[in-house]
Amino acid sequence: MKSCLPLEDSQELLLSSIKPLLSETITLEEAPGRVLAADIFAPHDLPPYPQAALDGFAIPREGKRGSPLSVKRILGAGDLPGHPLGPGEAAGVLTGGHIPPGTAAVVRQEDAMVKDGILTIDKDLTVGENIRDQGEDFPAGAVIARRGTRITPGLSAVLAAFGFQEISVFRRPRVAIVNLGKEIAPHQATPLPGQVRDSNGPLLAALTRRTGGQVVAIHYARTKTEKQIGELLMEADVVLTIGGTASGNNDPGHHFIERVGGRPLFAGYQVKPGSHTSAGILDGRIILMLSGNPVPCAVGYHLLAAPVLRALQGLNPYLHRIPAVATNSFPKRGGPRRFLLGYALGSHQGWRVAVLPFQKPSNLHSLIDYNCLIDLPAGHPPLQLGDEVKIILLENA
Ligand SMILES: Nc1nc2c(c(=O)[nH]1)N[C@H]1C(S)=C(S)[C@@H](COP(=O)(O)OP(=O)(O)OC[C@H]3O[C@@H](n4cnc5c(N)ncnc54)[C@H](O)[C@@H]3O)O[C@H]1N2
Ligand code: MOO
Repeated sequence: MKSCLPLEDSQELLLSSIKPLLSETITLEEAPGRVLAADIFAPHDLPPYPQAALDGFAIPREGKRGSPLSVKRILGAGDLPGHPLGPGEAAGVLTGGHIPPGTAAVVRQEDAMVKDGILTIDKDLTVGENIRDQGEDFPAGAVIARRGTRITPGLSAVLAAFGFQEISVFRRPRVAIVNLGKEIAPHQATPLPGQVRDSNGPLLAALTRRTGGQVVAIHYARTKTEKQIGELLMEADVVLTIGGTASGNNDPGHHFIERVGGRPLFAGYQVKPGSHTSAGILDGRIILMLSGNPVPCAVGYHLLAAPVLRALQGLNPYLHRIPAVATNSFPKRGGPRRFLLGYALGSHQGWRVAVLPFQKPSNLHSLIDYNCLIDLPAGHPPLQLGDEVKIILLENA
């Protein structure tokens, strides 16, 4: 087993142990947030026929400024055009509606005058003006989206426009959360003396769902034996344990991976907070042992668990790491690579980031607003207002 790896090495070790989950078929309503398991191509042209881009009149090639045309029909919403435009004929058309065959352009109603069924145009038009071409949005056969694309609300609108009813997506990773601390009680319970309400369980559950995973259980070592927990883990693709990471042999978490029949992958990584975080594998399931303190628990989730959950869904495991200017300071210096919880805001001057106040591994406070991790290199000096730092923007933040 490897000990105290650099962050990237621990991430690569985890990712080298997994491949995307199998696919399943879901309805369009269930699709946003899921990840395509196959490329999707346009089954036909969109628009499927030439359309008017404006409310106005379809005019033939000979229609010119000042020359009168006879308006023989007005097409309403959903009306089919039927026969082509005859010589000297114009037809009333609506935005997005059919235009009759033989239409050279559409004149908008503000540029036209109709009196006693005779249209006079107030403007010169070029051929094709104000006509949406058939297939201009998507020609038949064009790529709509590739395998491994997260389905956005916008993509689901495109899929709806083509009438896709069933969509092949990667299965959502099933995540089990296991509290190893004997003092930890479910948050719904009134804690007895000595007990602590579980806040990391709900934190990890919410983060898991935001990354696209599903939470199959939150277990408590207080009420279950390791053997029972080991059996329950079989229903999960990923297991996140909480607590018992810090003091080696003395901690309940130290031998957890072996005791449930798993193989350790690494013990500790070169990241603060949460340098005691470790990982193992059990029949292809990743087990991540996160810190009991809330801030390193969250940081460990974003740096290790989220890339695993994204890779299991066929997504790029990593998020954008971008420069930002610090809007406040942080006094600590030195030590291993450090991640701080930050609040980042894009502005016309680029990204700016604030270190969230009350930031200490055991404090919950900075969890409220964070939307990024501030990545300070090993041995960094104290952070000063105006310093440029690298930040990792978190999903949907
Ligand atoms: N002798 C040493 N002690 C500690 C060290 C060390 O190196 N040597 N490291 C400290 C650092 S740094 C951290 S971070 C913590 C890591 O703690 P553990 O991961 O071992 O977690 P626990 O000791 O089980 O719990 C820590 C703290 O968090 C509370 N906790 C645990 N689970 C939950 C939960 N689900 N919801 C809310 N709070 C939870 C627990 O009650 C403790 O207060 O270790 C330091 N100690
Ligand atoms: O892991 Mo502890 O600070 O490193 O919170």
